[in-house]
Amino acid sequence: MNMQSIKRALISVSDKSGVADLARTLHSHGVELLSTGGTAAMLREEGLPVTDVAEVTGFPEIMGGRVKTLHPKIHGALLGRRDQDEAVMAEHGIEAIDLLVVNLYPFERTVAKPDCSLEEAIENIDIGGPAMIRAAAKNHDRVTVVVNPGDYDALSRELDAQQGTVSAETRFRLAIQAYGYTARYDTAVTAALERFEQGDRAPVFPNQYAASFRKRADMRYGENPHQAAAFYADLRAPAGTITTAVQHQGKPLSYNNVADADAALECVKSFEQPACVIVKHGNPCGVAEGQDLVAAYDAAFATDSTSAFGGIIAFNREVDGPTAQAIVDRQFLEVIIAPSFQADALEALSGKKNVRVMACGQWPEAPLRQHDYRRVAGGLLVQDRDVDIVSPDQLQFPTRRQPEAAELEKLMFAWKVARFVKSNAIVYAGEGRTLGIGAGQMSRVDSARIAAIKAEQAGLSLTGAAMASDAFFPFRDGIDAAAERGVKAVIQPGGSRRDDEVIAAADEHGIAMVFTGMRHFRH
Ligand SMILES: NC(=O)c1ncn([C@@H]2O[C@H](COP(=O)(O)O)[C@@H](O)[C@H]2O)c1NC=O
Repeated sequence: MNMQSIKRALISVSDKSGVADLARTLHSHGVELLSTGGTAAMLREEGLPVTDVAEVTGFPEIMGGRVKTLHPKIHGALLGRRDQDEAVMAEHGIEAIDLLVVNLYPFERTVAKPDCSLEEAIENIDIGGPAMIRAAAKNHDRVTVVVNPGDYDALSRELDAQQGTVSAETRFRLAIQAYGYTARYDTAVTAALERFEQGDRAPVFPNQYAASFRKRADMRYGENPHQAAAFYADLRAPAGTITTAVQHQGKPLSYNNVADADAALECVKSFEQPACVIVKHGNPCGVAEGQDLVAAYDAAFATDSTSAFGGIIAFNREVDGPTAQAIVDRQFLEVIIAPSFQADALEALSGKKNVRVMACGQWPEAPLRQHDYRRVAGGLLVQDRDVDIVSPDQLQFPTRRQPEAAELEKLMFAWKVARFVKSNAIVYAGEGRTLGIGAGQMSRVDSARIAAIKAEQAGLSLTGAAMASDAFFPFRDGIDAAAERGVKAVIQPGGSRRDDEVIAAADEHGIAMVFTGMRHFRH
């Protein structure tokens, strides 16, 4: 194994956390420490002996830090091949640097400030840091490069265990990480500068789309066993998501578990009262609000108890013991996800040791505005997430009969659920609960028919129910069929060429119809 002894290290970091401990380890192995202005001052305060880079280069830091390390005495020291460049290094008084510890100006944090000017953004583009990182990573056969404070401990342990040397494997792994780091940095710079160029228009779709995600886990397989898969996290994944959720127990999450738990959790966030969403194959099969979570779960389960088998269950409140017990007593489930779990809930669930119990923490009130991606052969579709939901004052009431207050509540409930049902989506709802859900059919009438069959199978009456449709009714037949089933109120986007015909049908049946002006296709 090609071990590299560390004799001289250059440390230049903006995020100074943990670096003093690493420097102490290096010092204990007799490593000479070189450093730039602020980092050197901090290390001296920690009582460590440091040589200023300016002393090595014979050149002061100038232009307010724009030029500090950009010098052949530094870059030659990082790039020099010990076995073939020794003569030229000696000729120019270049002494090799074996370890580079750098992290860059906090560009992303700077541009995230709402009042950040272009000038401020530009001053925060690190030039010397990336140049050194790339040089050291290129020469990883001789040089170790560390860009992530999370790697300091492991490096210290390796130095301690191997008498101040670093293995070829570690150097190669760190070099790969280093190139990823500078690539992400430049991606962030590109995106921010494009934003300045385009003004405040959102969303921003850069000319070159280079997203960065960090691997959370390799998975046993993907959607099917013959597909390999891994789960990646946004670099700044927020709390209250499947990505940042902590697993209390159970088997590792599968690819389909993650997708379904995400659908269930994002749906349950739509509700203010205690609520439960049960998802199967990406679609809610039962959704309900209740006085408490047990009541919500009971009603959600009762919508379609057959489909709930092996389902993914999400709650919008801390899960208590009685709720967990009710689930355990009644059904087989794959995943349960909620902001948190009381101790007796965890106790109740521990009897089903394969069930994945995911605590996601509390989510922020504001919806998560991100890009959604979908691969197509040879390309990528990018769009805003569908997070907007119509507010009651944006509704239009085109029919003679207006919905009563209780009907309007049922309509809004059904509408919130329809946003998470694959198109064509039809949702029948009663008071704070689904009665039947029809998902993913190629024709809207078929979705309505399936939703009605589901309600019938569950013994739930549609008399007086509300119906939501994720997109407009192109013909009156959907309304006629709904009336036959006893539906009294309908919510849909409106906007069909035949809206007049559809409104006339609703009027004939005494149905109160509401237009949202907003569609929620989900494919
Ligand atoms: N200009 C240079 O030659 C240069 N060399 C290193 N830096 C950066 O300066 C920062 C550390 O500065 P200080 O040690 O003064 O706090 C690091 O983030 C490092 O990436 C530089 N700054 C920006 O380009």
